[in-house]
Amino acid sequence: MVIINDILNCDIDLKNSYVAIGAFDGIHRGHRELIESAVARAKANNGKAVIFTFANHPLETIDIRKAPKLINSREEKVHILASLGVDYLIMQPFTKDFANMDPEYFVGHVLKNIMNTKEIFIGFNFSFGKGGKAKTEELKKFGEKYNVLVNVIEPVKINGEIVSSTIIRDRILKGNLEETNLFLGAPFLIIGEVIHGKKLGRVMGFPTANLKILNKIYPPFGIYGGKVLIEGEHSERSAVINIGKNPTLKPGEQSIEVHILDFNGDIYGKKIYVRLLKYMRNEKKFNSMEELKSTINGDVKNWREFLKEENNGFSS
Ligand SMILES: Cc1cc2nc3c(=O)[nH]c(=O)nc-3n(C[C@H](O)[C@H](O)[C@H](O)COP(=O)(O)O)c2cc1C
Ligand SMILES: Nc1ncnc2c1ncn2[C@@H]1O[C@H](COP(=O)(O)OP(=O)(O)O)[C@@H](O)[C@H]1O
Repeated sequence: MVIINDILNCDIDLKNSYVAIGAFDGIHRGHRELIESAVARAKANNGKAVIFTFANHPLETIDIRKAPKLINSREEKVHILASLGVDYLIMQPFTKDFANMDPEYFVGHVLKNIMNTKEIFIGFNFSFGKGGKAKTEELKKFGEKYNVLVNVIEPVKINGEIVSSTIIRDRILKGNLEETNLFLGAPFLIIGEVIHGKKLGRVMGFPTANLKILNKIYPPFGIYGGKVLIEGEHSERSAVINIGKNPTLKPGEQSIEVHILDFNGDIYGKKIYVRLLKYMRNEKKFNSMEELKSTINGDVKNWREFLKEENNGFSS
């Protein structure tokens, strides 16, 4: 997948493009359907599957007070999109100029002239151009004029609710990891570089790869069961993860701590890709390192047990 950082200043010659357009924060089930449609049509027509998304959330430019904390960092977004079979990823900076672009210019110049777009794929509630006033109907009108087929993807519903980045943010903050992952269509992902901590984990017998907490949405503090891929490896390992304040050994410091099961190695500076699969318990303050140690031991046992049962088909 080739990343294009500004389509208005780019010398890559896009031909025969099938373009999925959206902010795509979280890359949920609705986004996936839209992107899969673009990828399938590109394949069927020997074209290129292109994603047109933004380097920053549009609301950061339009109305900063309404800008949400994001579900994905830029790196996470790129990583997920790369797994969906896309040829080109446009990460357009959503500037004031871009926000004020005339809708007809967007279709006629950006999509048609620059990108050679054959078809676009947008969500049912898509709006674009100056003031976000142009909706799907207007886009279709310009599409006809410039010979760009506009495919509007119907809302994806789960349990009667329309899947959206907004309801997923709500579920994440409420600590409902099950619905978060269901709506995302994939487990909640955290990518980060392993940094140095207080070196107490190894003393306790549970070394933890530490990640920085970034300015984005995380599930509430607590202990989670998950899987982790270490940069350079080809398969995931099981892991127990603490997102929190580490009140027992390092009060006041917030971090994500990943203890990788059946692993021993130096991975400082490496990237790890953590997928949260199950919420296990609250983070607690213990009276001693011994108490903390035996509780973590129990977490590891519980997580192994859960994965074993899942493999045997006893649990979904
Ligand atoms: C699965 C797991 C659960 C943990 N639970 C807690 C907890 O409930 N309370 C707490 O204070 N520390 C907890 N910790 C410990 C801290 O997250 C951290 O690992 C420890 O302070 C060592 O930090 P270091 O990596 O900087 O050496 C847990 C760690 C793991 C791996
Ligand atoms: N099973 C493991 N899980 C996580 N990290 C491990 C493991 N085994 C070895 N390590 C290494 O040890 C480091 C964590 O040890 P720890 O004593 O907790 O140090 P720190 O406080 O710097 O995180 C990790 O960053 C990694 O390089």
